[in-house]
Amino acid sequence: MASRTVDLWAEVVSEEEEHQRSIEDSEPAIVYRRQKAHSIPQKALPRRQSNSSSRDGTRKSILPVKRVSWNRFLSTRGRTSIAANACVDQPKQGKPRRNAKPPLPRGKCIEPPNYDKERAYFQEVDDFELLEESPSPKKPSTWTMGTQVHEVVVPHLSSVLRKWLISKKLSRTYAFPGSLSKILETPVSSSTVKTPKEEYLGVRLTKDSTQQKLTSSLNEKPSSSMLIEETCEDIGVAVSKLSLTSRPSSLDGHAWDSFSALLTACGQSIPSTLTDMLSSYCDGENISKVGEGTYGEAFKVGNKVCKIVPFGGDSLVNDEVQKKSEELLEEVVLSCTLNHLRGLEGDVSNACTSFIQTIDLRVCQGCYDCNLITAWEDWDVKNNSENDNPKEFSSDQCYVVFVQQHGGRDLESFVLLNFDEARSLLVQVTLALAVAEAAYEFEHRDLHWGNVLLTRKEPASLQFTLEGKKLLIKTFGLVISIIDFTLSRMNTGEDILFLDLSSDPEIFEGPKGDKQADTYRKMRDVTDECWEGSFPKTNVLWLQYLVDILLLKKSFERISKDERGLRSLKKRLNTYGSAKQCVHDPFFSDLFIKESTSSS
Ligand SMILES: Nc1ncnc2c1ncn2[C@@H]1O[C@H](COP(=O)(O)OP(=O)(O)OP(=O)(O)O)[C@@H](O)[C@H]1O
Repeated sequence: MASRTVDLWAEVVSEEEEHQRSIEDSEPAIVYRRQKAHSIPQKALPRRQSNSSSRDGTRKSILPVKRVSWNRFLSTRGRTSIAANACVDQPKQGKPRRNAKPPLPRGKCIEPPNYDKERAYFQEVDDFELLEESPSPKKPSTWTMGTQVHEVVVPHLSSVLRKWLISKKLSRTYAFPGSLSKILETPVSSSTVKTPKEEYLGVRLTKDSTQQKLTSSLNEKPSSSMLIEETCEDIGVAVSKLSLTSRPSSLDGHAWDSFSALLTACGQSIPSTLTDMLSSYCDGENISKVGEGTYGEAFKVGNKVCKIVPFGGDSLVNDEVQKKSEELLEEVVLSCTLNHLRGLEGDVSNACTSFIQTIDLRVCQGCYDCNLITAWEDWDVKNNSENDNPKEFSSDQCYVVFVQQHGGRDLESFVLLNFDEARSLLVQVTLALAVAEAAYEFEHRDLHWGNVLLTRKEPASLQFTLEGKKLLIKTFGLVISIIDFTLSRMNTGEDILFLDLSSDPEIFEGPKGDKQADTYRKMRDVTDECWEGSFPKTNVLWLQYLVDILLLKKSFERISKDERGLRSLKKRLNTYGSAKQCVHDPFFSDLFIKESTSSS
């Protein structure tokens, strides 16, 4: 078998040499091509299925190709070595894994092969071809040239922070009530280490607490219109001066920088423990698990939801390579940016409350809190969790905790009562997407039924502001919240945040006929794999998916006329290019209570 491989390889090389000779005889053609991530063909299975290989011990290593946004694509390559360490031999006995979640571009399991020969060959080919190429990359993050192809490119922390600052600066609805540079320049001594209670009080009561600053930026109206004007260089200098007393041993170099920034972004000097964090929101008793995702565990804590995402460690969690701190930093920025749509400043052109509110953010470190473990195990008994029991986390494990508004139950498990509730859901999702499109060219790109939360609430009507126009809709007592912006695309005005799905084709290889898998493929057709581009049609595709889900997967009181209505809506959606256009569809017309021009 091995010698056959060698023979095949020799054939390929000799064919190429022959081809090369024929090229040399003719005029050399200039080749423009988009540089694709090097991917190794793999069986197309949803994440939970594909990972079953690790359960029987066959997994040897993982090449992570997950999450790239403003510079996520570049950072992908930088993670290979970390992941290779992280993923060696993790055989475990586990429960059957669910297939409900999308086959997201997570880590992959492969045998570690020896590609030296191939590498040398392609190096030669690349050297030749790249000499011929003279592309003008539209986005440096998705084009590579020359030797960069083989380089590990790690984004500098300052660029991450700069983007964050820019997004804050440009989004007038947000004013970070202080200077991030100042915060970064503040050296931290051991005397600043607080007890949990002190820290809690500090967060809530101390005027100049950085946590208070962030909390107020997340929660409340900004106190002033202080805009951040530090340059990228300032941030770099500030970060280099940063000294922290606690540093997880598993983090180094670039990861350490991002870790510092993440701490700073969360207004902390050192990580707190999960127990400390919980004490801010309840007495420790009032905790129950409400859901789980590939990365996060979601717990109801008091009247909030804490989504706890482990990061930065070497061990696999739920069969996945842990997220890196820079990824979490980015998620923090995305969540905060969407908070701006809540229109707390009053005079805004685009506003809605349909994106989940992020109330607080915390970096924590240590073993899982015992109340959380109890809640996790209770949920497991009832729901048969597909995740690993968090009691396995070690004492140096880090987490980011997203403290969010409780959005209710996801559409997958929510029982819709009637057609009015179904159309209330559709009009709210449509308007929310339209508002975010107008504000940020936002595309969710992953609006499956686990990412739409529903709750029954009093207000009979809800207001949306779309391009200055106030729109009031009937709720029929149902309120939705959109969560999980991992695949989302957003334009802050200067920066485009996006996930380059081309870096992992697996997401497009789900079963044919599966509405969710089909929607990823349709997105690929619409975007032509230019994921950084603005294609609001992707929002329409997810609206069509939701109509399908309502027709095919949800049962609620309805008559055939209602089903016809949904089917013709789905058909008409084909003709719209954005959620903004969908708003005017006749399906929604009798859901609007009134329309009045606004102050914009
Ligand atoms: N704010 C919230 N309120 C109520 N339930 C929530 C909230 N956030 C998350 N959940 C529950 O937890 C589940 C997982 O959350 P989420 O999708 O954010 O995690 P994730 O790890 O990003 O998931 P994915 O596997 O899609 O990446 C949701 O489907 C929902 O049931």
